[in-house]
Amino acid sequence: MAYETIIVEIEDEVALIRLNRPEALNALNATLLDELSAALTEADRNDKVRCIVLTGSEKAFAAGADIKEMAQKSFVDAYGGDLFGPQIDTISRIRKPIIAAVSGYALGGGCELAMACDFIIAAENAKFGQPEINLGVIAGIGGTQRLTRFVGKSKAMDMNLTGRFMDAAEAERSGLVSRVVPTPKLVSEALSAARKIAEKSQISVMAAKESVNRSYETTLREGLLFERRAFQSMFATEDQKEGMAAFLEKREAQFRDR
Ligand SMILES: CC(C)=CC(=O)SCCNC(=O)CCNC(=O)[C@H](O)C(C)(C)COP(=O)(O)OP(=O)(O)OC[C@H]1O[C@@H](n2cnc3c(N)ncnc32)[C@H](O)[C@@H]1OP(=O)(O)O
Repeated sequence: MAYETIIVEIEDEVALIRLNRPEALNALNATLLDELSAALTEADRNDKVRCIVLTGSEKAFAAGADIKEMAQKSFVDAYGGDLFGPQIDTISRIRKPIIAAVSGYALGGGCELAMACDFIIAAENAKFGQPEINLGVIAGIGGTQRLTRFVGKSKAMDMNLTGRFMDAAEAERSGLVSRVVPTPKLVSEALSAARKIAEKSQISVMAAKESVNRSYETTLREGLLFERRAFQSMFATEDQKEGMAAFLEKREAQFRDR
């Protein structure tokens, strides 16, 4: 499918989705968000895709929601039209793993989009921020909720109230990103992580993703029970037999997602 604001390439069972509005630092307008939701949904359904990498340009992962498009919206437009709601909900329902590969600015909706992915690999030049306060609004798609869970109340308050940016080193120290890599190697490192995930049993990958995500939604007791039941259910799969047999026979496992 041809898109106007994103580029999708599929290779070695990994879908690489690039945000592509360089003239606006990948600001998230309605077209881009609709196209991104459609591309992610398509990748989720495509049997040839086992992991997804979402990236931007070297200068910007995404500089936030498109301010030009938002500036004249009324309360009725925003609330009545559930501004950004359907697209961000679609992204958070994708079952295959999504790695955000962030270079340059990830601000406002850009930071929130990265946090809606499963984990973030950052380039050394990455800058994260929730500067919506400077525009007379607040974060609207995760900047007060997901960010607080990632970095804690103090830093989340600091970023949301002052609008200051966090560099890659601070983001790694704070638990916002899983690792920092040299800027020119960002996409190759993210693709290599994605290929590693693509080699695993897709059933256990999905169960692990669902189980980690459950930890954000429930109590520890309920989360531990969910994890234990999911773990126990893996014993109904051929991949569990194969994985454990391969270890004992000192060979590579050949998973068949069954
Ligand atoms: C999702 C929700 C709920 C809210 C939001 O996300 S609100 C948006 C939050 N983001 C921001 O406030 C960041 C806005 N951008 C900047 O502060 C700066 O552009 C920068 C610090 C990221 C980069 O500054 P730099 O001087 O290097 O580049 P610019 O000349 O400012 O930008 C180049 C080009 O891109 C346009 N641009 C940048 N960000 C946005 C945006 N969020 N929406 C629309 N357009 C954006 C910028 O206007 C300029 O275009 P022109 O050359 O046509 O002026």
